[in-house]
Amino acid sequence: MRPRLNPTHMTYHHKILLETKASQACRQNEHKHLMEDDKYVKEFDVAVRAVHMACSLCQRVQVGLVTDCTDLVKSKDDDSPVTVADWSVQATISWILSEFFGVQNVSIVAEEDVQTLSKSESAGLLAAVVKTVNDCLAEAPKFGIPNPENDLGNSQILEAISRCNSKGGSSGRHWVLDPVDGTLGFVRGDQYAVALALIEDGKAVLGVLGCPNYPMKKEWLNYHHQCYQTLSKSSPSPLGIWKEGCVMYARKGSGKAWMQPLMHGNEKLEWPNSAQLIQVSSIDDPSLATFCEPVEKANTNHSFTTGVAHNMGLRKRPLRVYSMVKYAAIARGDAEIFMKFSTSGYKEKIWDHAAGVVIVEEAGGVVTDAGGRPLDFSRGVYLEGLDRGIIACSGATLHEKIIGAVYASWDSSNL
Ligand SMILES: Nc1ncnc2c1ncn2[C@@H]1O[C@H](COP(=O)(O)OS(=O)(=O)O)[C@@H](OP(=O)(O)O)[C@H]1O
Ligand SMILES: [Mg+2]
Ligand SMILES: [Mg+2]
Ligand SMILES: [Mg+2]
Repeated sequence: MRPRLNPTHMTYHHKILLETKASQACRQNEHKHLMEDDKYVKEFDVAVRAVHMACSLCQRVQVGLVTDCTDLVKSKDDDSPVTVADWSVQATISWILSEFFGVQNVSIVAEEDVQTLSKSESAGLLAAVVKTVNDCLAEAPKFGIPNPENDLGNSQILEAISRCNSKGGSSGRHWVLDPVDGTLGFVRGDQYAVALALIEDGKAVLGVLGCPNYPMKKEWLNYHHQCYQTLSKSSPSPLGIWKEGCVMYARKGSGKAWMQPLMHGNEKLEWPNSAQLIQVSSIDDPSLATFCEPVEKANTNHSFTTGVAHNMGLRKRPLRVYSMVKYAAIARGDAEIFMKFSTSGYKEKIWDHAAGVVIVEEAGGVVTDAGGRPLDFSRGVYLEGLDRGIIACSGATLHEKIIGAVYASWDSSNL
């Protein structure tokens, strides 16, 4: 029987659940990281569980998209795609955060809104979102999260999505959510991420990044791509094919970043037991370094970054990867540099960076704008004041060289 969830009972139930998990973690020396400082223990716990759930939701939807159902994808006004998974993850995480912390206490800054979904011609789309969210919540206990007594209805789900309309800012706590980052990669059966961060008084203090198609080990990527090709060419295939993804997370100031595998089949989430520490690469010789960047030329200036790469002595071909998996690659040492220079006029949004920045910095890396200044999460939805572009790097030596190369290349560029 599902646990009953009225507000009072649920808070108590959740508290017990979290405290039990927290005290288990406390007994385990290798996971002292959660208890070194009581701050954010509950937020961390809920955020990691919620992102695991969201990854599982996305995996199911992606298999469906790849094999069929292109009507689950819509185009936004800027021609970028949005899918059933984007809305469903936003609804699910919004619902979980509100249940745990109280609707009144939760401020969420997230990418999606309900405009398209609320139109009468979108009834089929909304029904798909409602089903996806309820299927996901029905599995919540596997992730250590109580599920609702009854399925959520249309209005509850629309309400959960639309409450994520906070503008953030420089005071108080704000969750920052990109339900599916790299939606283009997602619909193409490639890399994407679920990104959840917590901002307190304008600083990003927690980051959780779910990377459902990014295997725990870099070498497994080739295997994954072979599987994907088989999957996309043939008829329905087992969901387990995507099982090798991971979730990364870090708390600001802890000096540690962690990675754990996604769950498979009927496994229960053993968190934080299965986590391992991750660290940035120690390579500081540009000729040995790998740099990654967005896939789409609309999202960054490939010819400018080619010039920067040449100026600073990078020799390897760039690794073009969708989504915040680029931050994940830097954080665990699969690549050394991530550069993104959007066309002028495009303003970077905080949900595209906050979680990745915390994780890269705690794994030992450096993230700044092209002027060498930290990203400013305190000024609302956008990274206001960003100097030209974003540079995430495994260490200070490479970072200094890139900043120098950007200055050298800038005047001759058309940006
Ligand atoms: N014009 C333009 N310039 C720069 N950035 C833009 C632009 N348009 C969109 N976006 C944002 O980029 C996010 C995807 O970034 P990626 O690094 O994954 O790009 S790429 O898909 O690999 O090309 C993407 O995130 P998602 O919408 O969550 O996928 C957008 O927030
Ligand atoms: Mg995004
Ligand atoms: Mg997105
Ligand atoms: Mg988008």
